[in-house]
Amino acid sequence: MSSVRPVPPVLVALDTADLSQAQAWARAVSAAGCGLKLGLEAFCAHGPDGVRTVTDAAAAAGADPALFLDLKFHDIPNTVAGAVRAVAPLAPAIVNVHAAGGAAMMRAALDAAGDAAHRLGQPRPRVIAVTVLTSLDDADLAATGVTGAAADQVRRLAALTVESGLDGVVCSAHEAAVLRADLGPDPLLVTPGVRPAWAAAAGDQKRIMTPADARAAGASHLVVGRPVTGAPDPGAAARRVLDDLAA
Ligand SMILES: O=C(O)c1cc(=O)[nH]c(=O)n1[C@@H]1O[C@H](COP(=O)(O)O)[C@@H](O)[C@H]1O
Repeated sequence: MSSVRPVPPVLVALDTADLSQAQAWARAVSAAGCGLKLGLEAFCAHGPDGVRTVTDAAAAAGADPALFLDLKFHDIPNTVAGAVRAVAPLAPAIVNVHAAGGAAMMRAALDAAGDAAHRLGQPRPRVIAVTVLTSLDDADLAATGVTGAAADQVRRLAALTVESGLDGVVCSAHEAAVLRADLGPDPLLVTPGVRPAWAAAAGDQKRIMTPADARAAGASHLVVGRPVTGAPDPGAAARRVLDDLAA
């Protein structure tokens, strides 16, 4: 089987090391129609079994949410390929790497995802690459030795990602319009740093945008975390993000 799983337009970041908290969020937001994103915090605390516990909780509540396993692999190609093979049994709909790892690393991740999915008889995870983290602005990037605008670095890394055959990129919604123009309609543009107008705080995000504006700019999928998980009723907040998109 070489197909890919459909992914709903909003993925909620379940950033916690508390498994019962992650399970409760997963049940609430998947019932609302959102996908789940599990990342380094949950994975480092509980590993693959922890991921299964969270997706199983949503499944037991009657949902079959797509999983974005956000581990942002960044290492030599052989190591990243092995990591992608190692997480394949979790059947993620999306996995990600850092585009700064280079073309050979990205191709190795994609090949490993395809081989593992074929071996397991399941859909291939989409492999996408983080361009420039949404917590970085031009000055932060300059301090790492990358001079010029963050948007220019995003465009370079996004072009390299698509040339390497990957399914799309993670970027700020601020770069979505220019990347759509650069890359055409097909690549996924997954945008974290989304803050609904009703959300209280940007937190550590610097390049933010509302859900409707991100979608209008060309984002295919939005990642939203604390505005939903920090709300008194995360299920209602997830529905509100979906409503904002539809409006
Ligand atoms: O790959 C990601 O998902 C990601 C990339 C990026 O550039 N910025 C970013 O915030 N993220 C993730 O998106 C989520 C954003 O969460 P909130 O800031 O709480 O909405 C977190 O889980 C981050 O790890």
